[in-house]
Amino acid sequence: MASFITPLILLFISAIFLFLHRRSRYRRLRLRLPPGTLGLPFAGETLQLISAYKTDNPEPFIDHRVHRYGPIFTTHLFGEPTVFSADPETNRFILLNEGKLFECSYPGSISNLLGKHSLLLMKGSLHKRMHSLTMSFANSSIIKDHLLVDIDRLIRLNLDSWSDRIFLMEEAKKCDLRDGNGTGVGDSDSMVWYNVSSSITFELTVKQLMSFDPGEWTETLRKEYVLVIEGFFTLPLPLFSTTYRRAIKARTKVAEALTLIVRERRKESAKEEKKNDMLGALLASGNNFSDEEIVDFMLALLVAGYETTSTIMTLAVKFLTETPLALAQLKEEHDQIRAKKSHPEEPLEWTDYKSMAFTQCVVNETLRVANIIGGIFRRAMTDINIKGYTIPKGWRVFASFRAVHLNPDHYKDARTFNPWRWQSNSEATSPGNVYTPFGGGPRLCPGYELARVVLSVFLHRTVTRYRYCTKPKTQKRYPIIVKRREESKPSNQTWKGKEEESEIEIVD
Ligand code: HEM
Repeated sequence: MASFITPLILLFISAIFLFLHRRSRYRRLRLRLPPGTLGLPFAGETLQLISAYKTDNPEPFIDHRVHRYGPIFTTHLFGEPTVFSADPETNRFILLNEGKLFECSYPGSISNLLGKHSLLLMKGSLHKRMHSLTMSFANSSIIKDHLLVDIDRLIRLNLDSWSDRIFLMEEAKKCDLRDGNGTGVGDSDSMVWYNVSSSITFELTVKQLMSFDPGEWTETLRKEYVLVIEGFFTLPLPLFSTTYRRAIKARTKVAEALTLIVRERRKESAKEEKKNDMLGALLASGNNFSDEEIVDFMLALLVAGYETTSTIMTLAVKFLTETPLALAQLKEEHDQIRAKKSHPEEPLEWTDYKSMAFTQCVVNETLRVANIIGGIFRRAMTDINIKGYTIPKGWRVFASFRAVHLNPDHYKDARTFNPWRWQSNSEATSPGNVYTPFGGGPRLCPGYELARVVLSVFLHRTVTRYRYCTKPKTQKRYPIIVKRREESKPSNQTWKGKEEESEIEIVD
């Protein structure tokens, strides 16, 4: 026991020492820090943030401080002093100065689980090259020419398996700032949910990366991924956190599975059997990447596209069910597209996607309100002066997209789901660069177009096949009934009467 406690005491004393040392440095240098408080030594304000994110509405943490200190304030999160920005101009400055004044900096648990060669942690010219390589696999012409067909096919395939009760998680993952306990991605309810929309996004990414069609292998891999992602928002201390330990084990299994694929491919490409996918491009890039580098890169790509897109699909269904007028208008748009087809299963084409004007408003609004990536962490590479304050060299910075997207100064009735605000004649949305669900600058999300297309096709296939209707919300669950629409039944009648009604529940 003593061997356990002594390091803890030492850790605590060093934290206090560090805290006092830092405070005196800022006084000595007379840096004008943004207003705010560093909270308790070591813990800072992390506990307040975590408990705010466990409630229905995490905004009090931000609202309270913005009201008290203004949109740029000092706090102390995850063991480090942090400047928090809820100011769109400052956020843009941070995004655009990536690699010059700021560099990406993720909490330890995330970096360890991603692996040091992942795009999210790469820096400098290698990052630039690999970012544009990733972009080239998910840009609109690739989606138009190849991916749309796969997206549509995989979504139909998955919807065909909707027969059981399905649980969708309420406010699924408020991603960046949550701890590991709040959302329970690994519990049985959410595993059922993951089988629906996650498998769509997962299978799609696996196909793009290494040309594998869905099967037992992808499903086993996906289950390990769920465990890896669970570990992201825990303390990276295997001794204290079972979730983190489990995540590390799962990561090892995923890495082993991917390594086998990479080795197999190396043999094939030596025999001139090249495949036109991301793995093929990595092997042919002339960079002589090691197995470990390729595995880290692919592992992180799957993480980045997986959870984000599936969460947004869930939340779009939730918001639409709560806004019947929007659902009706969306249905009308998609029924018109289907009416031009000779068969309910006829694939969607790029021109169909381009004609989904109201759907794009729904996609924009879902991304604004849901804010899956609440913001991004960076580290100041030098002392930076901005808006009359100094961000000291080495400090963490958090540019909060969520705080901007939900601010009534930028969006009228900012906390209401209103897709019509995105129509060109609307005055409910302020112009300018305040909307950044996919970040910006050199680290702009390479999957932004892909995510939008996946969500649009998912909405198309669900609203033309099913009717969503709500049931009264119980204390824990938020049920949505999905019933197969008569007119959408395929002529060969492959499914049985029992399967015609599915129930989706969103769990608080
Ligand atoms: C609704 C869905 C999505 C949202 C909201 C989203 C959001 C974001 C944001 C905000 C960033 C910037 C992170 C930063 O600046 O540090 C990012 C980066 C990234 N995203 Fe996405 N993303 C989504 C879907 C996808 C998909 C489908 C892919 C797969 C291709 C993907 C791959 C990536 C990668 C690899 C990065 C790292 C880029 C870099 O560091 O250079 N994302 N995403």
